[in-house]
Amino acid sequence: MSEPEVIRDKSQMRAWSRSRRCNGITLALVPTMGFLHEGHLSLIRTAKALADLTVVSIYVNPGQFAPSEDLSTYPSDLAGDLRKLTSIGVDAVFCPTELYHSASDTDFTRHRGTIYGESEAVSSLEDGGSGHQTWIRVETLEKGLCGTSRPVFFRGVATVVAKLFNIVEPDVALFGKKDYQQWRVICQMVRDLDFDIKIIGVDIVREADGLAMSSRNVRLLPEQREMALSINKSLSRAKVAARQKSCHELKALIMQAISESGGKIDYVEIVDQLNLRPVEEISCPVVLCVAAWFGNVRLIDNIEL
Ligand SMILES: Nc1ncnc2c1ncn2[C@@H]1O[C@H](COP(=O)(O)OP(=O)(O)OP(=O)(O)O)[C@@H](O)[C@H]1O
Ligand SMILES: CC(C)(CO)[C@@H](O)C(=O)[O-]
Ligand code: BAL
Repeated sequence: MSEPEVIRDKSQMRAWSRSRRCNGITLALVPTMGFLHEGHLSLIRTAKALADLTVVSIYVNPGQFAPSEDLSTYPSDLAGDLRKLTSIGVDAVFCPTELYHSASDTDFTRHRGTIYGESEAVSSLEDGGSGHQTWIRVETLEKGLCGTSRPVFFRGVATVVAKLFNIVEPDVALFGKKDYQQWRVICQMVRDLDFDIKIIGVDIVREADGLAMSSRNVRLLPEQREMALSINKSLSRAKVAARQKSCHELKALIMQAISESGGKIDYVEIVDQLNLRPVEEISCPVVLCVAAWFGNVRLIDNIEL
């Protein structure tokens, strides 16, 4: 396999894409934060079947992490990622060192109290005094589920994905359903802002024992990894029991299993697959969503019904 072109600069990335697209070549984009695993590779395989060329972006976006979150310990291994991307065969890897402008003419810290109020959540990007001011908010879908405990997360994701779309200008972009709410937020943003990009949601890839693959799994101690199996096991049991039990009982079953294993629940919800509103009874396609902590690692998972 030939090595992908490694591009670090925004204007080079845009020029690379435009020179191909003007010849009628179609592009797929797979946005990632690196430390690639089989979940990412599944997105890439799907991408390769949908477009002529595939671009993978690797960028750990400070705009989606609150200062209290794990930006500084997020795992990375660019050399390993490039080896994996070479063997699967992608055409370009966009790995910018920075995607945001710096605070040359805007003193964010000076305005912080007046724009957001001192107590309002800011991201690690703003905490570092960035000059970036423009945020995309998908106002309803960003609330609830992960949005409750990660109040700056979806505005950071929507904004950085919009930046990536403007830089790479893909025809199609792929997102994993492990991050279900993220996928729905991006679909809504693309619709609302008229991006001419097809969004594809790709099924969750799991380890042989059922744990959803995630870059953060590497930070689990062996005993925490064992405990974390309670997430998928209880989701699968709830799926089987869905016809016999109420939503309240299904959620209780999942919460009990995860708590008994030693996990700390962030949320367990049963929501409409499209609008992500919690349901009391299952009368439409729903998704059971979980977020739970094992030590200092927060994992998410879900199962569609
Ligand atoms: N197990 C998986 N199955 C399918 N898609 C996945 C899986 N894990 C990640 N993805 C998708 O890969 C893309 C990039 O995700 P990211 O780089 O944040 O990896 P991650 O494993 O989700 O990391 P994290 O540990 O932060 O959750 C996202 O669209 C995400 O939904
Ligand atoms: C979509 C994304 C690359 C935006 O930073 C990130 O949230 C992720 O990897 O899921
Ligand atoms: N895959 C989600 C990225 C994050 O948790 O920041």
